[in-house]
Order: sequence, then C-alpha cells, then structure tokens
Amino acid sequence: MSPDDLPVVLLVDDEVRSQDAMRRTLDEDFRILTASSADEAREWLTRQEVAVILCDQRMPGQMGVDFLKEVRERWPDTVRIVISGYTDSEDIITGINEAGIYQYILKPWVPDHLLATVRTAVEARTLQQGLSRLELELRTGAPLLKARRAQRLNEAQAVFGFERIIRAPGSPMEGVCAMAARLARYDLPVLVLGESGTGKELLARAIHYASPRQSGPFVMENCAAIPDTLLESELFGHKRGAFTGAYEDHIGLFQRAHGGTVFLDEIGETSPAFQVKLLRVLQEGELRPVGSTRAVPVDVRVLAATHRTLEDEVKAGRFREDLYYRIAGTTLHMPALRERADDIAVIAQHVLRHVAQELGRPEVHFTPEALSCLSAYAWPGNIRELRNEIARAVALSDDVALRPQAFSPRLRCGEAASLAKPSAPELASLPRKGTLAERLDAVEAMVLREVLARHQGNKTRAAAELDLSRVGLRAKMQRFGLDEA
Ligand SMILES: Nc1ncnc2c1ncn2[C@@H]1O[C@H](COP(=O)(O)OP(=O)(O)OP(=O)(O)O)[C@@H](O)[C@H]1O
Repeated sequence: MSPDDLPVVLLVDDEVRSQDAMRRTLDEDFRILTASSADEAREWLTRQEVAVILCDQRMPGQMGVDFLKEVRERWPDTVRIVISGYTDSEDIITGINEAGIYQYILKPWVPDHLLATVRTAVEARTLQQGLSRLELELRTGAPLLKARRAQRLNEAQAVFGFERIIRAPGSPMEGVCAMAARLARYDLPVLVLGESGTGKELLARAIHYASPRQSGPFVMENCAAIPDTLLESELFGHKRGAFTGAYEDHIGLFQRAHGGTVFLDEIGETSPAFQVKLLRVLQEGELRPVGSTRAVPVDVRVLAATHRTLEDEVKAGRFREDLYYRIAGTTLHMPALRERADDIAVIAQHVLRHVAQELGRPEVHFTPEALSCLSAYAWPGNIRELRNEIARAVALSDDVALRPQAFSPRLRCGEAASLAKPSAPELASLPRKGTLAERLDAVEAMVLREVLARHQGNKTRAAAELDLSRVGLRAKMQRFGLDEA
C-alpha cells in the first residue's frame, strides 16, 4: 500500500511540539495532516477525505469540542477524538453528546494508547461504512456487496497480514509466522511473549486477518496504559451513572469486537482484581458492563501479549493461575532482534524506504558500513528502537548516503572499537611470549620508558601525565629496572 492509500488522520493542535509528538507516533500507519487552528482544519476537511480527526480541547478562540460539533454536522464520516488535560474534562463531558465524540484521550497521552485508539477508530469507521453500504445495497438490491467486502478484506490483509512482518530468509521469525498462521485457523486464545518492540502487536493483527474472524473487527487495548478501574470500563463498558462522570452508557471494547478479535497487550500489568473479572468474561462468554445487572453475550477471540515471563508472575502470585491457563493455551515467543541479526538489515531497509518517503527524501540510502553498524548493535528496544534510530538519522543528516556517523554514539561503539584496533607497528611492538601478566608488565615498562623519554627523565611531569604519584612512579621504575638508566 503506498503512503497515499493510508487512512488520513488530521491533527489539530496549535502547539507544534505536541503536533510533532503525535505525528511521530502515528505516521507509520496513517497519512498525517496537521492544522494549528479550526480554520486550517476546515480547509483540509473540505479538500480531503479525513478518516479521523484528533483535536486538542484548547485551541485559540474556540474549544475543541465546539469545533467537533461542526465537524459532526458537515463531515459526519470523520471519527472525532478529543485530546484534553484533566482540567478540561467537565467542558468535554458537556460537549460530548453534541459532538458525537468517539473517544477522549487524557494528557499526558501514552504513545501506544494513542496509536491503538486511532487504529480502533479507523477500524470502527471502516466497519460503519461497510454497514452503511450494506444497508444501501440491501435496499437497492446491489449485487456487488460480496465483491466489495472481499476487496476491503484484501486491503486490510495487505496492510496487516504476515507479509507485513519483514524478515530475512531463514530467520527464526519464519517459524513463528508459520506457527501463528496455523494457529490463526482455530478459535483458540494465543499468548504472545517477547520483549517490548519485537512486533507482538503486528503478529496479533496478522493472526486476526488470517483467521475465520478476519472480516470481524480487531480491537486492541494496552492494559498498561490505563488504570485498573478505567480498564474495566474500557473493556466491558459502563452504564450511565455507574460512577462520577459516567454521563452516558458506554459500549466496551469487547462488545465492539463482537464477531472478531480482542488483543490485550501487556496483560501481565493487570491487577489480580481485574484478572478475576476478565476470567469470568472468558469463561462465561458474557460480560456485565460496570453498573449494569444485565449480562451481554459476547463472541470474541482473545489474543494477549506481555513482555514478562508470565509463569514467573504466576509463581510470584502477581498473575492468577486460572487466567494464565485460560489465555496461555498456545504460546508464541517473539525472538528479540539481537537473536535474529539477519533480520536487522532487511527491516532497516524497509523502514528507511518508508521514513525517507515520509520525509520527502526518497533517495536516501545506507552505506554498507552503516548497515554493518546497525547489524552489530544489540537493539535492547528492538524494532521500535531501530525505527526511531533510522528516523533520527534521516532527519539529522543532509547526506543522501547514511553513514555510521549519522547514528547515535551508542551505536557507533562497533565503529569506535574498529578504530581502536592496534595498527601494524603497534602490533609489531606487542610482546609475543609469556603469560598475560608477563606481557602486560612488558607493555607497562614500554609505556613508562616512552613517557620518561618524552619528559627527558622528569619524574614529576611523567607521573602527572600517567596520573601516578612520584613515589608510585619511582616504585614502578624500580620494578622494571628503569631507575638504573
Ligand atoms: N518484522 C517487522 N517488520 C517491520 N516492522 C516491524 C516488525 N516488527 C515490528 N515492527 C514495527 O515495530 C514497532 C513495534 O512493534 P509492535 O508494537 O508490534 O511491538 P510490541 O512487541 O507489540 O511492542 P510492545 O510490547 O511495546 O507493545 C511497530 O511500529 C511495528 O510496526
């Protein structure tokens, strides 16, 4: 899919820094437009089809929610999300009904949560548009419905399928993807384990789009991003009046995912109290929204992920054993990037193409040394860190060819090590015989001789250069027989 085909997200915020932060979080999956005022946003909306608008609640001269009321009337297909500080919440709650807001996100927002919310919003819109078309086609008897649904599905599969998981031939990821593709066919829960940034979410999406539920929704929640009480309401919904601020009934993610898949990321971060509630929903196949007495049946497949070793969490009493067995029936391990070093170069090339395109510099490429430098690094933050490093290098370098110098110093230790390799004359002067201690003594004596000679035997200056006391230097000279000279 070319960047032009990505769903369009419009960011409305008068602060350039927060616009930039949002852009960085979202720009791999969406085409981003930005506006600093309602006027600029209106211009975009009249010219472009916008899938989601993310609007700061505080804008010069107007409240975000008020502007979104207008968006609802004029561009009803655009999903509306407000970003707000805690202090704004009263304003928003009053405006929420009139503006038909899909979600409000509290500041400071968490990148993964923001990304997940926007992805879910786009999916909800696609589904809604599908339903509207379906209604229309049923009324008019149009026979194209099946073909169109198949086309939409193909598009989703192209963006989120297993091919999206870039890997080198023979990579350990081949095995993981093959196993995941098999598991995708059966309606079983799957637990994905792996360090942060290894691609667990990507794998979960691929499983969904290869499963019999592929034409249903894929809905995800990052369990680490919101507090426990909110998590329950996010996932299972709430009734109006269930708690302070619950002005409306709220449909939870499980209900939105009916017929599809729920992906619970960072499930290891949930509290035992929440785990009991989740277990009940999974066992009974029905949920009770917060504040409701009526049970609602739900048909979802649950995929979960964590960077923790969940078995250890069970042993430590932090994760309920019964829930563990419910979700961990089949477990997939995402290898860390350092365990699949051959993937680094292919993923880096893929990311570079994307980033360079986005930044309007399609001609940028890696030198072979830059690729070796990337491949030699351990990537504790995995592919997320690799992406950030490449984006930083492209943004900071004016060169068409990216060299190791374009990367952060922590990556260039490989390069520093190679620069520090002893030269031929140095190698020639190294002692070739004896134990390590004997050879080190010989080198130490050589260093002392050289420094003393340079300072014409002046012990005070030689000791200062070597960070030794005069007494210490004299002792060493005695030891190596240098004071006789
Ligand atoms: N094999 C891959 N090829 C291309 N991009 C990848 C690959 N794996 C991961 N990515 C990208 O790396 C980033 C991190 O991946 P993802 O969010 O799936 O990781 P995660 O393991 O779920 O991380 P976390 O545990 O922090 O949520 C995403 O932008 C994703 O698109």
